[in-house]
Amino acid sequence: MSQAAAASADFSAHTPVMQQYLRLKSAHPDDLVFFRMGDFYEVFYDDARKANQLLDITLTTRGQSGGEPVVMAGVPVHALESYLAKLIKLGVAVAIAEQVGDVATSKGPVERKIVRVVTPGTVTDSELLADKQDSVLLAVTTQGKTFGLAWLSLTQGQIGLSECKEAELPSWLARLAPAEVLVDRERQPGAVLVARLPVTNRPSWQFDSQLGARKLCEQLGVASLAGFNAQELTAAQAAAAALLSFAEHTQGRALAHVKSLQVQRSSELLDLPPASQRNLELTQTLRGETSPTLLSLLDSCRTGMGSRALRQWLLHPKRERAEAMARHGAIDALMRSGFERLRDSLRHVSDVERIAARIALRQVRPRELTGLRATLQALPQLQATLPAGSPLIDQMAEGLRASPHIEELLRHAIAEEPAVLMRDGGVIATGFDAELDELRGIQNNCDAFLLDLETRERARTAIANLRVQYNKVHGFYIEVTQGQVDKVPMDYQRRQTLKNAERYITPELKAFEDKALSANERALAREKYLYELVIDQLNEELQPLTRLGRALASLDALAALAERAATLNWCRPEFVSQPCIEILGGRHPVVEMRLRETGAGEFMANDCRLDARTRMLVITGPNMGGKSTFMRQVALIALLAAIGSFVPATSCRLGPIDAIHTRIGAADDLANAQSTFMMEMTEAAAILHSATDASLVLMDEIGRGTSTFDGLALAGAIASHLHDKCKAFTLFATHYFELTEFPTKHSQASNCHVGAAESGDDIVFLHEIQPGPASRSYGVQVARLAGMPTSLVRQARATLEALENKASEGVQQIDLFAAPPPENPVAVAAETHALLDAVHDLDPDAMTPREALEALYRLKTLTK
Ligand SMILES: Nc1ncnc2c1ncn2[C@@H]1O[C@H](COP(=O)(O)OP(=O)(O)OP(=O)(O)O)[C@@H](O)[C@H]1O
Repeated sequence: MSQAAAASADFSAHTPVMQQYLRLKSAHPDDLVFFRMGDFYEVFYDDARKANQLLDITLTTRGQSGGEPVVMAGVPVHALESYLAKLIKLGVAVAIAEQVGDVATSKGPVERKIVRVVTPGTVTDSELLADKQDSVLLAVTTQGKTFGLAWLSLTQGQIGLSECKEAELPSWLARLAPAEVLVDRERQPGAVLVARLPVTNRPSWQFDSQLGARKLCEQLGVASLAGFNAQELTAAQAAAAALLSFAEHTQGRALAHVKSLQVQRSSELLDLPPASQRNLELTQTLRGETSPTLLSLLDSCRTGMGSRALRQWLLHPKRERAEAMARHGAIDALMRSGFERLRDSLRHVSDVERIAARIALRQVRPRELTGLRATLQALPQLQATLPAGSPLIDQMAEGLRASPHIEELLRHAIAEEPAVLMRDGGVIATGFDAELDELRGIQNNCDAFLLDLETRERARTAIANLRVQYNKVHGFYIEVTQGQVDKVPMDYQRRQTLKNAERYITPELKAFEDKALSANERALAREKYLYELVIDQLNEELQPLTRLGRALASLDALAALAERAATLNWCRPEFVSQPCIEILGGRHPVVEMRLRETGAGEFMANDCRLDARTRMLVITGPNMGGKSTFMRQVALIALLAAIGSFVPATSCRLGPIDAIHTRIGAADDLANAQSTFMMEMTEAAAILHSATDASLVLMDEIGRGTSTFDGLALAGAIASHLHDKCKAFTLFATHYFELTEFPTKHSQASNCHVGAAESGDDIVFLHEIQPGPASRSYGVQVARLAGMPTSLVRQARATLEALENKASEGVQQIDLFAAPPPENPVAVAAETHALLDAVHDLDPDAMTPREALEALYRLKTLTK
């Protein structure tokens, strides 16, 4: 708290200031209210206690209210952004009450108003936003079984609407990755809670379809939503009502820049469930880091706008392939004509998309406008770098033709190097406004006047070292050293005494001071007024500015994809209408890059051929052999093609794909009380319910979360279902050798394995996908590679041999895929049964090496 403000203010609840505070607070009970008092923002009562905990700022008490001291805490105005950043991260909303009245002329407390509410989903300050990621605000509601979604990125200015079934909601949440979700206080969708997203409760009445339809029409300036194909989406309209009210409420104004609407239907998007996004490590690694991921590899964009566009493309791949093909054409054109000049030009481009939004919200800063001006001036040069031959790039070139008025206005109105903040002045250019120039002239003439006065006064007083000067605290003065003070004339009035000098003012100097200081104040007021006028005029040009931002973002993203394709040697994929996934020389882009960076060897390229005749590959081979990598690379290649990128392969033909489903690995979701096995089965069940004959399904070691027999039986049944019922393109990696029999009974399945070679006791991974089943699993060799004690490995090998001999003598072949199974399906010789039971009871993950060794001895005795 500013000590002066605290001392002067009387903080009982009855004082006008506190009444003003309590009135503002009552309108924002859920937000932390930052109440501007001079150079500080103060927080009171419970807000202060909360701020004390969250921000680690000191609590103080002042005055009394109801017999209790008023608890308060404060943050300095200049440090606001850093405190806001912390609070936003913690998901806390902050209402900012500014002094809007004139301090000098106010009777009683200066007028204060909540000028904006900063929440995680509605931040627009460039300092608080991630450069490369949009901050999305999402509203979700239900109507019967339909979920309505409406979302908005305030800094992008486009509303999205969609409706989906409950089962599809998690995919939407993962795809949109909202910074904040608005939900109906009375009906919170479970999926939002499970996704652990920051939730803001809103009253039920705000989720009203009619209100939503009306608000959307008003916002977009249209009479009906028919033109957007959104008139039937009543659940989404209800969500939009809450979304728009909240966004306006936080900004304290209408959202002038939000002028476009996009309806997205689940059926139009390639389905990428949260598990696929996670397993394929698209934007986050399995450990939750942002690199190395597919996005971190792809994103060589030169601007934040480009990075955001690329992320959006990656998470919203479309089934309809026209857009992706247009992007392939654009990348091709860029690669042929050279993209480096374009990328160099993009380096100097400002974040036009966000600047346009901040103009609309009237938050734009002077330096952002000079950034915009420089961008506009660089556009002709940038345009000259665009290649011919791509309709998509031609379309973007259109978008670059922003209105010439904007550049002209900014060139005339804004100074070459304006101050950072408007309040410091020096923002409006000389020559833009005659009145301002005149006021500034008075200030500038100051120096000449002071010199002239100094010369005259020296002559008049005969004090040779007399000086006329100015400082911010004391204003203008004439300084005379102590030895000369007896020569000072009568009209000199003492202003200040220093150790070695006296400072004086004369009537002439005082008159000049009044004129100069008032000119200064008036100039600043005039500048503020002119700045607002400039913003008004820029607001007239929002549409071309927004279009320009989009065009630059897309160009940057395309140029980055072209650069990646050229640098990493990727090929242009071909889309065909018949069902197939035909990849020759495919690579996993991220693993390949890691191998290159760590010098761990060359990546082995592999082919994948799936079509109407072969829809499933049963993949076997040793651990560490490269099964998961192969499966993931097929999915990544399909996805990259769908977003319009080239792909890491030598050639690639793809039929239509409607979804990428993955069941890979098993991470416990303890927070949601799901065991590893339960997760595995839940995810598999979701896939079996939704996969179609145009889906790509990756199943990695399904069934390993339970006992061998259970797991094997389930894996067999799941493979049958995928093959017979879903008919999906399936890559099925397994350690169950029994499943290599699957293709003999299922005509559209075929075996393949990752190659490995034995060299003495060791194993060499070839990472090559070869036809046919693996001959063995090499588990013991892999354990040896992992550094297991030699005696243990020897023991295990002996046990393995014994087990293999016994098994081949005693166990009847089980038909895993026969249906329905007999009542008592497994008839096993008693001795083998005992052995298998003992193996079954082992839990290798929970064993210490010593326990593993003891278990091996026990198993050995069973075979005697
Ligand atoms: N095609 C390849 N070329 C070169 N190295 C590869 C290739 N595929 C995989 N690798 C390397 O082998 C490692 C293990 O691969 P991966 O995890 O795919 O094996 P896996 O067969 O799925 O193993 P597990 O059955 O234990 O899950 C990778 O981290 C990578 O370093």
